[in-house]
Amino acid sequence: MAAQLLLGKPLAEKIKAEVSQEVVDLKAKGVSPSLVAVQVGQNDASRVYTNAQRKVAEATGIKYELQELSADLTQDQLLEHIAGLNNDPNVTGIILQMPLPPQIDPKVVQWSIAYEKDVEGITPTNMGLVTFGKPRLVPCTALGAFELAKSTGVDIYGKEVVVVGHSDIVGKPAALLFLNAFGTVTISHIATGQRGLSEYHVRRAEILVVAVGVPHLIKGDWIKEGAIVIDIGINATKDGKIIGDVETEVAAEKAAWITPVPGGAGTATTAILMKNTIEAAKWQLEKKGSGIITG
Ligand SMILES: NC(=O)C1=CN([C@@H]2O[C@H](COP(=O)(O)OP(=O)(O)OC[C@H]3O[C@@H](n4cnc5c(N)ncnc54)[C@H](OP(=O)(O)O)[C@@H]3O)[C@@H](O)[C@H]2O)C=CC1
Ligand SMILES: Nc1nc(=O)c2c([nH]1)NC[C@@H]1CN(c3ccc(C(=O)N[C@@H](CCC(=O)O)C(=O)O)cc3)C=[N+]21
Repeated sequence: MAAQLLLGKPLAEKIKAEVSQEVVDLKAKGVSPSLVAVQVGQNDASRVYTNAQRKVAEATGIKYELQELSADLTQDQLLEHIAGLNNDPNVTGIILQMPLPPQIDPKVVQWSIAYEKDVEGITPTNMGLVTFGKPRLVPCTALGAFELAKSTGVDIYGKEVVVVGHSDIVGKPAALLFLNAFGTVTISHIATGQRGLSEYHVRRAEILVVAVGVPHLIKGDWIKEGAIVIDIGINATKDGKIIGDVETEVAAEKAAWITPVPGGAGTATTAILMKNTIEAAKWQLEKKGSGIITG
């Protein structure tokens, strides 16, 4: 295997050490950072994430609560629940776990989260700040992909960056982060795939980020020699393993750097969620003074 493995753990450990110190500093100012995860119904991938959240929150000193609500909850009931968390001064961070049951429109509820408690950066205010290059609370997985790429030491300026997948939570914000760093960004998505053009774009990528959720969608021999490959996909196989969206073993023969699944992007995501929980608590502290959005 020619590629070096781009592991999530070193980045996660560095972030966790910083977060632990920030928790101590905030507590000295009378602020106790706390994260509430809201889970509506059950979901396996979400459980993997909430288990990881509890572990990392406890390790860094952040207060953590998982609130499990019934799958037959109405949208109005969920909105009321979120409003209660928005108004609770003891809650400094809110994450609404996905997916939601079909009777609930995710955007309506996500956008009802107070932007200064929006630790996933999915409200229009926080996504707007990312768009305008003044990020404050940034979608965790997208930021993880960006930080992992940066951690290789490769300069993003002018590089051909291809993002496969355009979801609001991963693909779109990842593309914006690389654009803000002056990457030449192409976003490839379902329509690109339907025209059979995914391979064409992937072959040009010096930095490739894939967030689709289709096991081994990206063939190993499409990878450009020396590329950085960041595989976000989490796909469960029949025999209970987790695999990514990229044919990792074949891709590793050409890439310079490649994230493993598991052990890559997912590990970074949870640490960044805690970093955002600290950032949110700080923002609330600042807002007490001015009420102005500071990017
Ligand atoms: N490691 C981590 O921390 C995280 C991992 N994930 C994983 O990442 C994957 C993607 O998640 P997420 O972005 O939330 O998923 P979504 O399902 O929201 O988005 C997938 C995207 O891929 C696009 N797409 C579908 N098929 C193709 C194709 N053949 N070619 C190109 N694009 C295609 C979709 O387009 P369209 O919608 O228009 O059809 C959509 O934009 C999943 O496996 C998920 O489990 C997610 C979050 C965190
Ligand atoms: N609002 C919302 N935001 C999300 O970001 C979100 C969500 N809902 N629902 C579920 C999916 C899934 N997801 C994962 C995050 C981390 C790991 C993770 O830590 N994975 C480890 C493996 C952990 C293990 O194997 O136990 C790794 O890939 O190395 C996995 C999956 C975030 N998601």
